[in-house]
Amino acid sequence: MNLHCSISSDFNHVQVHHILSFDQVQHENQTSFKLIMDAKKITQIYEGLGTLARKCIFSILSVSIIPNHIAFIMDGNRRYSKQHNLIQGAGHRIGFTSLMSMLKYCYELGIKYVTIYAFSIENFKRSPEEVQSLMDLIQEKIEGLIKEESIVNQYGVRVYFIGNLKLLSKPVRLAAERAMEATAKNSRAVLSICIAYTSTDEILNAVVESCEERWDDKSEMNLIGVEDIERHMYMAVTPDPDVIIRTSGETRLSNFLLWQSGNCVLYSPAVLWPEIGFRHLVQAVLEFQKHFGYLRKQKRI
Ligand SMILES: CC(C)=CCC/C(C)=C/CC/C(C)=C/COP(=O)(O)OP(=O)(O)O
Repeated sequence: MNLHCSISSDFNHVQVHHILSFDQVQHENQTSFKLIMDAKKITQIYEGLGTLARKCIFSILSVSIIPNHIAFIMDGNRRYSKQHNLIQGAGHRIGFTSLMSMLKYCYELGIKYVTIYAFSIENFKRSPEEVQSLMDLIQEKIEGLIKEESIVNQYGVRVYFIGNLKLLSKPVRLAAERAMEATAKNSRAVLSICIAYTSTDEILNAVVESCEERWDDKSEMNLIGVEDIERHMYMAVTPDPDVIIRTSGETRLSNFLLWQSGNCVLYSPAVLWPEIGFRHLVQAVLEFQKHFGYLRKQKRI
C-alpha cells in the first residue's frame, strides 16, 4: 500500500517531521523503539554506576559519625522557574524531584530522620493562585507518597505532617492524615513534613497546651518547665536536627525549628533548591563531622 502520512515523533527533544510510506513508517517506528531501548539501557548502566559510586563515598563518610537528623529549607524554586523561563509552578515540581533524590541519598547513607519545610504559615500570604497551585501539587505528591513503589515504602519511612494542620484545606488535611496512617507501621526511617508551620506557632501552641495541662493539677506548684513545652512541640516525634541545609546561599532560618536548632550545623550551598545534588549532601555531612566534637559537648552525647 502506498500510503503517505505525516509522523511527528518527539524523542529526546528531537522533532522529526517526514512524509513517509507505510514501509518507512514501520521502519521509523522500529528505529525509534530501538533508540528508546538503547537509551533505557544506558540510563540503567549510569544509574548502576551512580549507586556504586555513592556506596563507595558513603562507606568513606561512615568511617566517622553520620548525622542522625537532617532538615532542609527548600529555597529558590520560584527563582529557578524565572531563571529558566518556565511556567509558574514548574520550579516547585522540579523541586519535588530534587527532594525525592535527596531523600534517597539520605536514607541510603543511613540518616534516620529527615525533616523538610514544605509550606510555612507565612506562605499563605502569597497570591491565592500561587497558594492554590502549591497546595494542589502538595496534595498530588502526598497521594503519590503512599503508593506501593514510592520512596517512602521502598525505605520503610514513617511520615509525619508537622504544623498547624487546621489551617490546611480539607482535601490536603485528609491526604496528610491518610499518609500518616498508611505509613504508621514503617520504622526504618522518618520523614517529617512541616506544613502550615512556623516555630512561633509551634512554641505558642506548646506553651498553651502545657498551661492547660497544669491548670487542673492542684497538687503541684502551677509552674511549667522546659520539658513540658518540649513534650507539646509538634516536633516532639523526632530528636533535634544535627544539620539544617538551606539552599540559595541564604543563612536565615525563616522561623523554622528555632527551638530545636540551638546546637546544629547550618549549611547553605549557593544553589537553588531544584539544583541541589549528591555533592551538597556530602559537603553537609563533612561540615557536621568537622564540628561534631563541639556539638557533642553541647548536646552531652
Ligand atoms: C508533598 C511534598 C513534601 C511536597 C513538597 C513540594 C515542594 C518542593 C514545596 C516547596 C515549597 C516552597 C514554598 C519552597 C520555597 O521556595 P519558594 O517558592 O519560596 O521559591 P523562592 O525562594 O525562589 O521564592
